[in-house]
Amino acid sequence: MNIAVITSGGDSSGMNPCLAQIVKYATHQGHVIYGYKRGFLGIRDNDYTVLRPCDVQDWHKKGGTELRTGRFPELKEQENQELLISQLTKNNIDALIVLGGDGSFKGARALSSLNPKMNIVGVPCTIDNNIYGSEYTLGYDTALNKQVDYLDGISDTGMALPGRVFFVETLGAWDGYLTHSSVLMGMADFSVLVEKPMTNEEISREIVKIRESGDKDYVVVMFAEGDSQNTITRMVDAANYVKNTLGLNVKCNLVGFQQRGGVPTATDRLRAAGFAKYAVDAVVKGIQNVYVVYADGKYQYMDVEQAFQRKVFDEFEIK
Ligand SMILES: Nc1ncnc2c1ncn2[C@@H]1O[C@H](COP(=O)(O)OP(=O)(O)O)[C@@H](O)[C@H]1O
Ligand SMILES: O=P(O)(O)OC[C@H]1O[C@](O)(COP(=O)(O)O)[C@@H](O)[C@@H]1O
Repeated sequence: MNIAVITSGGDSSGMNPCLAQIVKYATHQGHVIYGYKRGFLGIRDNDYTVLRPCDVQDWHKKGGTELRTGRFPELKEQENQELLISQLTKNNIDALIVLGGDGSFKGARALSSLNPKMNIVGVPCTIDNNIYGSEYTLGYDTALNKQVDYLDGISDTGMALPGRVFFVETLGAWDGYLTHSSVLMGMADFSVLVEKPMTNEEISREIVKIRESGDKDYVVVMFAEGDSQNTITRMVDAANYVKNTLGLNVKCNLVGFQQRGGVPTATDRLRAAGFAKYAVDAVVKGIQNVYVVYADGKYQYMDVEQAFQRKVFDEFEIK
């Protein structure tokens, strides 16, 4: 089989290890992997390279994506979908594996509904861990570990010079998985989430309660990014309120975009291998219109239509 692969939408650590495993696993079965660059844009421009195991031999330890990613909003138009199908057909591509988030899966669904013979399979890749039906998305653990390092540093200075309040905003868009994990792990006191908003007054009251409990010499409050166009402002607004009303020393911190890259952790590499195997197996066996999920300790297939539901957030048990 000729199998195309793309990385699309937001990049995440874990994409490269997954690409490497797809190439190795499929090539050893006699298939050929076409790596298209910059997501769907590379298919439009017929910009690809045939990937052999020797080309990907050190990709397991690389963040970002060697294929680059891309956004092509015009793929919503049928004319562009037809163009992509014709580009793939010209190269005798039998199947396409899409590494990305739910947006990329919408693109995959659009292409496979135009050409049902082209088997298209999704692999959930996003640091936000917010793909419906999957307890894990590639990149989440690497991003989480960056957050752990970041908060451990804050804890050191918090202990050394008591009395301060630290506000920390993470990536994660509208979903609280990254942000709230720090509370579950005991590294932060509470979080302000899109799923669980708090007024500035409520935030102040909570801080007073923690300080009066005597349990902590410093307070850490996590902020979910929310709408990435208006990031930071929510946290700074709350910080100004707390400073003005309580007279406390509040320090604002942004984990920022370094959280999205970096060397993939062991967990991301391990899951990448599982997702890769199941994605290749699906296209080889002709299992249509699915994405691979990790749930209840095993890899499974879900109908791609399911992917567009919102994953339910449970503040006590993140998975
Ligand atoms: N409704 C849609 N129809 C067709 N293609 C889509 C659709 N939504 C998203 N895409 C394609 O998927 C790409 C990536 O989507 P995006 O939401 O940016 O990232 P992610 O896959 O990380 O969620 C878009 O740039 C576009 O090419
Ligand atoms: O780089 P962009 O396009 O501004 O995207 C920012 C968003 O990407 C993410 O890092 C991951 O988003 P996706 O993987 O779902 O695309 C979010 O945490 C963040 O809000």
